[in-house]
Amino acid sequence: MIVAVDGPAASGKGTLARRIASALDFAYLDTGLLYRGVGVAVLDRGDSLDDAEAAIRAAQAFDPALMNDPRLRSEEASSAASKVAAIPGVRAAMLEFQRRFGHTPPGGKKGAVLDGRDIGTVIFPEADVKLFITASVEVRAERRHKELLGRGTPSIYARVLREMQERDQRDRSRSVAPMTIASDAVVIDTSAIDVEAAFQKAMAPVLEKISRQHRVR
Ligand SMILES: Nc1ncnc2c1ncn2[C@@H]1O[C@H](COP(=O)(O)OP(=O)(O)O)[C@@H](O)[C@H]1O
Ligand SMILES: Nc1ccn([C@@H]2O[C@H](COP(=O)(O)OP(=O)(O)O)[C@@H](O)[C@H]2O)c(=O)n1
Repeated sequence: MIVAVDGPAASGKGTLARRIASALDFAYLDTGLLYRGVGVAVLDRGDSLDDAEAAIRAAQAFDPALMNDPRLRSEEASSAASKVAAIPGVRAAMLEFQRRFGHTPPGGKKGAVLDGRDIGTVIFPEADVKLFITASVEVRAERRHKELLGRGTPSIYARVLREMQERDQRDRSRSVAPMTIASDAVVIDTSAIDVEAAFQKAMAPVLEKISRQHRVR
């Protein structure tokens, strides 16, 4: 079973995807880390983020061990990720890894939850359940700002808001795999609900799908 969780930055999709995976004992993949990893690798090599060939080379040489690097959580990595993520060759290089993860989840798990921007539209258009998590950009910027301060990283709300608006715009308008809501996705707006309420809303279609699959068998 594959659960696709998409949505913009700081909408809460990672928190929900992790909780759904843990509740069902499924494998979890944060696909943003793939693009963050490529962005950081390009910067580490001293290449320009506008150099498509350099980004594609970094994507083809991608080492999944890099996904544990704490530098991937920086705002510099967020912005670098959304630049390299617009390059078709970078996305093509990441496709197989994600599909393999979903079809044969590590640890022999019976299913996988993946979060990102194009999981329900491009990576797994046939996903069993598709969730699109959203929230107002002001709420999302506030969450990210608090997260940065909580980690001891200096942060200015107005700047986080501006960078998030720029990133949303880039992610929505790119020609390859833009962030869009799949026609069969369940949309959850977390602007005014807490994590627990969002989790209940997210689990409803998942549990319904599981019970329908059991009835068919
Ligand atoms: N429903 C919610 N209400 C309030 N805060 C939330 C909610 N969901 C997530 N958060 C918080 O917002 C921040 C971003 O959440 P995260 O799941 O990392 O978002 P994303 O994966 O979409 O970038 C985290 O600090 C998280 O604890
Ligand atoms: N499936 C995905 C996941 C992330 N991304 C890109 O990677 C960037 C970082 O994604 P992320 O999910 O780690 O970012 P946050 O939502 O956690 O801020 C996004 O802004 C997208 O440009 C993507 O294009 N496709």
